[in-house]
Amino acid sequence: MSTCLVPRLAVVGVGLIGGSLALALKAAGAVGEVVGIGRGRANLDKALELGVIDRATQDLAEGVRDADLVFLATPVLSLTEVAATAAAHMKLGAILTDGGSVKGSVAAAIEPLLPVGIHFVPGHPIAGTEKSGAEAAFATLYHGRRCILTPTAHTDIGALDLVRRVWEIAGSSVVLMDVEKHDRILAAISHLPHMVAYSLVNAVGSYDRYEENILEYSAGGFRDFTRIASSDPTMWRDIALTNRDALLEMMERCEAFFAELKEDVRNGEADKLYEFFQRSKELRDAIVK
Ligand SMILES: NC(=O)c1ccc[n+]([C@@H]2O[C@H](COP(=O)([O-])OP(=O)(O)OC[C@H]3O[C@@H](n4cnc5c(N)ncnc54)[C@H](O)[C@@H]3O)[C@@H](O)[C@H]2O)c1
Ligand SMILES: O=C(O)C(=O)CC1(C(=O)O)C=CC(O)C=C1
Repeated sequence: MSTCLVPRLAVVGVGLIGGSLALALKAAGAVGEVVGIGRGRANLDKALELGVIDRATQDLAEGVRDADLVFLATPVLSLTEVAATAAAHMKLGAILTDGGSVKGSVAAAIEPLLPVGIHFVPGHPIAGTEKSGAEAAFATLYHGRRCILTPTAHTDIGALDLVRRVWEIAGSSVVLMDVEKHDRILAAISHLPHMVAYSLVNAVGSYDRYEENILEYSAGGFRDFTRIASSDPTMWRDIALTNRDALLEMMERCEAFFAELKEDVRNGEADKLYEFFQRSKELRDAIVK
């Protein structure tokens, strides 16, 4: 009999997030077998070849049947349907968790669908890159990062404890938070920056005064700032649709600051511009040392 924390892990969506958790748990010896479940055969074959998973199937029901822990790592809008099918075929006492970037809509939709005896722990690792698919996964993605778990009044304490230990073994520090706070904070520190980066690339990339592509001239400033605009469009479409209110609030806040900046540029307000840039530098320097 296996003594590892998770004898059988099923990962639904073997991409950056699901694949990296599998690799982290394998590296720590915390998992027995990892079953990868996905829609595309090519990505599953790549995951097998890279040792991210031990077994692959495109049949969700079959893949989750014997799992002790099922980790859902598909785009946010697919999570409810995937959770409903998975939960209907999981064994009694098994734990379902997810890594979706928006929590309010997910937890509210999934909890009522769960059969008795299946425990759900909503989660979100605050770590990632702009890359997707099994090839993008790596074992140290979660090292030194936070993972937010958003238990509800119905969350089983034992299941919460196991999912907490899973993320700690993967290298993260776990923070518990209510879903509303989670979605507002993420709208500010993650979803807004992606919207700004996507807008910036579109604004500059569609500038056609010259016949050549001016993006080719871009150096560190543009490229560092817009790395995240290379992220997966499906993932970000789903986030924008499911965290709409919190995201709109932050987009309006950003517009107000941009409007102030525009006025100060227009009016040649040297002192105000200096203060604006200085305040921003101090705020950022305090988190990135
Ligand atoms: N990328 C990040 O930086 C990041 C960080 C934290 C959380 N997340 C969240 O994690 C989840 C996965 O993101 P990712 O970056 O790993 O994406 P990814 O594209 O690398 O992997 C997702 C995988 O799920 C598969 N898939 C999509 N729909 C499916 C379905 N219905 N059934 C089975 N498989 C399906 C895709 O084919 C893909 O292989 C998303 O909910 C995302 O919001 C992403
Ligand atoms: O580093 C990146 O590329 C990311 O976009 C990761 C990032 C973010 O920091 O905004 C993106 C989405 C998440 O749900 C969590 C983390």
